Amino acid sequence: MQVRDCLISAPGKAILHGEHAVVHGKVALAVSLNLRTYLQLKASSDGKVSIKLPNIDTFVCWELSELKQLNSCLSGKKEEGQCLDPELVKRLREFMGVTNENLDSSTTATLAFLYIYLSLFGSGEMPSLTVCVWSELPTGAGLGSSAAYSVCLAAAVLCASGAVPTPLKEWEQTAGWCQEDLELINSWAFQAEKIVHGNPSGVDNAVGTWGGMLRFLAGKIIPLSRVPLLRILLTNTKVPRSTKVLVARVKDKINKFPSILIPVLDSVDAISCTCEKVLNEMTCEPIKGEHYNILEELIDINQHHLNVMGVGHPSLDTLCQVTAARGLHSKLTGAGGGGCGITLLRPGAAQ
Ligand SMILES: Nc1ncnc2c1ncn2[C@@H]1O[C@H](COP(=O)(O)OP(=O)(O)O)[C@@H](O)[C@H]1O
Ligand SMILES: C[C@@](O)(CCOP(=O)(O)O)CC(=O)O
Ligand SMILES: [Mg+2]
Repeated sequence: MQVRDCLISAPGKAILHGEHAVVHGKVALAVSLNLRTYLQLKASSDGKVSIKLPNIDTFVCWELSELKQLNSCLSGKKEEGQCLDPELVKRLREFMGVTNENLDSSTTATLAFLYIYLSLFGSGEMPSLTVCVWSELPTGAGLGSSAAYSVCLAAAVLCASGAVPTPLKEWEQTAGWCQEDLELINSWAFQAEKIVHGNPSGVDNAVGTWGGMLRFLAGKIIPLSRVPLLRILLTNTKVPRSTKVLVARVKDKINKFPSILIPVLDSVDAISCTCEKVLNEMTCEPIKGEHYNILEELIDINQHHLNVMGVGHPSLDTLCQVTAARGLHSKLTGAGGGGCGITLLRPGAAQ
C-alpha cells in the first residue's frame, strides 16, 4: 500500500467554564491555545511500524507480521467512528499484556495509536511506517495534550490511508481540510480520547480539530466568533494527574450524592451561559469594568463548584490565593487535581 507522508499539527486548549460538567451534558466554553502538538508520519520499507513519543519517553516498534495477527478482530470500517470497538480494545490490551484498568502514560498513548492504526488500515494491507510526535504542551496538565495527540493521530492515519486528502498544495506553507473531512478527523480523534479519558465529552478534540473558541453541549459544537480579546495567564502547578481518574471520581460523587451534585452541574451550566452572554456583550458595546467584575465572579463561583466536585488541589488553592492577593481571579482548567489554572488579566494589569 502506498502511504503518503504527512506532517500534522493541532492546538491545545483551555476550558474557560464547564470542565467535568460537560461530561454530564452541560455547556462548556473552550478556546484553542497557541501551543501545539506536531506529528510526522513517514512511510518506511523495513516491514516495521514504529512510534517515537519523546515527550513521554516512549519508543516502540512492531514487526508488521506481529500486527497482522490482530487482523481477525478488525472490521475494517473507515466511516465515522462513533463508539469504541470493545473487541479490538480487549484484543489490543491482551496483545500489549496490560491488565489493570488505569494505564500509565506510555501504555495509554501506545494503545491509542494501535487502535487508530488497526481500525483505519483495517483488514487491508497494513503499511510499514514511522510516527513521531512532539508537543509544546505539558502532558497531563489540563491543556488538552491528549486531545491534540488524538487529533494529530486521527488526521495523520486518515491522510496516510487516503480516507482524507492531503490538502497541502506545493505552493502553500500550511493547509486545512473541508468541514466533512474535519468531522471525520474529529470523530476518530474522539475514539482515541475515549481510550485516554475513558469517558470524554468530546470538547477537547473538537477544539483541537476546529481551533478558535467554541461552545460545546452534548456533542453540539458552536464556534464563537464574536468574542473580545481577553488576556489569560496560564499557570502550571506541575502537579501530575490523570484526567481518566478525575473524571471517574466526579462520576462516583454524582452517583453517591445526586441531589447535591446535580444542582452544582446545573449551576456550572448557567455559569457557562452567563459568561457567553457577557463575552458577546463585550463585542457589541464599549467594554466596562462591570463586564470584568462579572467574569471574575463567574471564575470564583466555578472554582468553588469544582472543589465541591472533588477536583481541586492545594496547589490550585495557592494559585487562587496568590492571584486574589493581587486583585486577580483564577480557576483550574481541564480535569483539575493539579495541572494548570487560568487567571483573567484586566487590560491594565501590570506585567
Ligand atoms: N506529546 C505527547 N506524546 C505522546 N502522548 C501524549 C502526548 N501528549 C499527551 N499524550 C497522552 O495523553 C495523556 C495525557 O492525557 P490527559 O490525562 O487527558 O491530560 P491532558 O490534560 O494533558 O489532556 C498522556 O499520559 C499520554 O498518554
Ligand atoms: C474534565 C474534562 O471536562 C476536560 C479534561 O481536559 P484535560 O484532559 O484535563 O485537558 C473531560 C472531558 O470533557 O472530556
Ligand atoms: Mg486530556
